[in-house]
Amino acid sequence: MLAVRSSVARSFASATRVAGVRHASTKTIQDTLAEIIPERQAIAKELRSQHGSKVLGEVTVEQVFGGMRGIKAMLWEPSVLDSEEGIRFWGRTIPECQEVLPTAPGGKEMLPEAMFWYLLTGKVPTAEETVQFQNELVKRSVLPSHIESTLDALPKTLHPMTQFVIGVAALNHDSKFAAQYKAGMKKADYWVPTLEDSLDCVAKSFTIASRIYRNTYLGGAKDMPALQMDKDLSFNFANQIGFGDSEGFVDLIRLYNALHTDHEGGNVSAHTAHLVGSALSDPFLSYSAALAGLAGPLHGLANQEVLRFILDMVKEIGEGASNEKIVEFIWSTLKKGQVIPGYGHAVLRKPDPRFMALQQFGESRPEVAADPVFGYVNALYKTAPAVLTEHGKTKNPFPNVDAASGSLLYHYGLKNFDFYTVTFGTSRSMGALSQVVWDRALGLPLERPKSLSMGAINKLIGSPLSNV
Ligand SMILES: CC(=O)SCCNC(=O)CCNC(=O)[C@H](O)C(C)(C)COP(=O)(O)OP(=O)(O)OC[C@H]1O[C@@H](n2cnc3c(N)ncnc32)[C@H](O)[C@@H]1OP(=O)(O)O
Ligand SMILES: O=C([O-])CC(=O)C(=O)O
Repeated sequence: MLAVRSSVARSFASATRVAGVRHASTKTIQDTLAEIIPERQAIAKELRSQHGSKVLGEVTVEQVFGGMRGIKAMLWEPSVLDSEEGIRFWGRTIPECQEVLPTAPGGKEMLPEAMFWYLLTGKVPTAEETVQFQNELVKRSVLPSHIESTLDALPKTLHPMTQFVIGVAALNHDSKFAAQYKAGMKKADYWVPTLEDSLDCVAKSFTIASRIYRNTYLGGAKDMPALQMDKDLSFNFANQIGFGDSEGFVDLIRLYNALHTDHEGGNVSAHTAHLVGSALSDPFLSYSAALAGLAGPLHGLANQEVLRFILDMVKEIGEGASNEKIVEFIWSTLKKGQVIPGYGHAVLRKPDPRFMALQQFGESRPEVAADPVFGYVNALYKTAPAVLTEHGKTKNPFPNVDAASGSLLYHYGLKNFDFYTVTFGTSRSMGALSQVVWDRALGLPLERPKSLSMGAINKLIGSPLSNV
């Protein structure tokens, strides 16, 4: 299989070999993908040529008005979401991933770097591959000075997610994909610099996030600890924002980053990266656009909104209030016409298994389990589904991932909840960009679905309305 690799792939792979720590039995991510891609290209070719005209579903008028829920119209390799069971990454549930993916020395949680390798390849990395990949990513996480000065110049009052969008977009200055496209690269080679840019984008997202935190909340980045090249991305992020001594916080950041990576393709952030990437915008521009979508309160920003909701509840009914008082507070929010953040989902119809994994993390640590804010997360889980069911609007009254994540960050002392979605954003880069690599490897075209005016809909359904 290696024989079919392009010359561009070979040069990136050997550059990594010279620079990286390499053991006899390990493969680089570049070599691993170069082996797998032809196999999956052949599957794609067969599906299209032998089964291209088979029907996957139909589209109703309601779906056109209803945010395209349920329309099966996108290819997404790293994960598939089942409404009852939750997410599976290349066929594995979250507990199954926790079982097989390597952890950091001394850590209990799966490493995001191992999850990233797995999302890219569908193969569980060995411990050696994980260490090598981690070292490569940490090396790539060093920021060019123009990114540092761009971030340092932004007003501290600018929302951290807007700062993140700007920092990631500006990485496009050094895009290998953009440079090689300009130089006339062949379509068969697109995936190679897309992978290089994606690795850079994921790695540098972590250091952009730390710099935004220091600039926004700690008065600037001049005292930021240097990167520790033998440690993982999550440790370095935690250390650079001042939490490196907290074993619980570092392991939480690992779990948080591994869990939020991917949620199939239709969610706003992942879909945006795929859509923008389909115009052959490079991975930095594609992921910057995705972050702008993640910054919406119905999507990633909900995790900051959950904390705001819980703290408002503490202000109004005090700590450790009865379930009756909590139910009253939920009703008063609904009666104001507001949503209960962290509850409901566009696809899921059961409690989100990512919520369950974060709950388990909290429950397994007595100091977290005793925290009143975490206690309110549990109390809401016991009370909100019944209230939302009685309210009768939401199709899913159960918690999503955002219902628990902020309370854990808050427990460990990360109290600036405007920053929470940034930690979501470091994670989502790994899933969204894994698919962008596959988009280029499978030669997927520009995305351009058909839209319809109400007049055009009326015509298609036999013109039942006379006034459109
Ligand atoms: C990582 C993530 O992105 S997970 C999602 C994070 N977002 C949140 O937690 C915000 C709160 N939740 C919501 O707003 C929604 O449940 C969404 C955006 C996640 C899903 O939206 P939809 O697929 O449109 O949900 P659904 O079909 O159940 O909505 C039907 C109605 O129930 C309402 N509803 C849904 N969830 C809630 C909720 N948590 N609280 C109150 N009302 C809700 C909707 O606003 C909608 O009302 P409308 O008919 O007046 O417009
Ligand atoms: O799947 C969705 O629509 C939202 C979500 O939970 C995610 O993106 O993680």
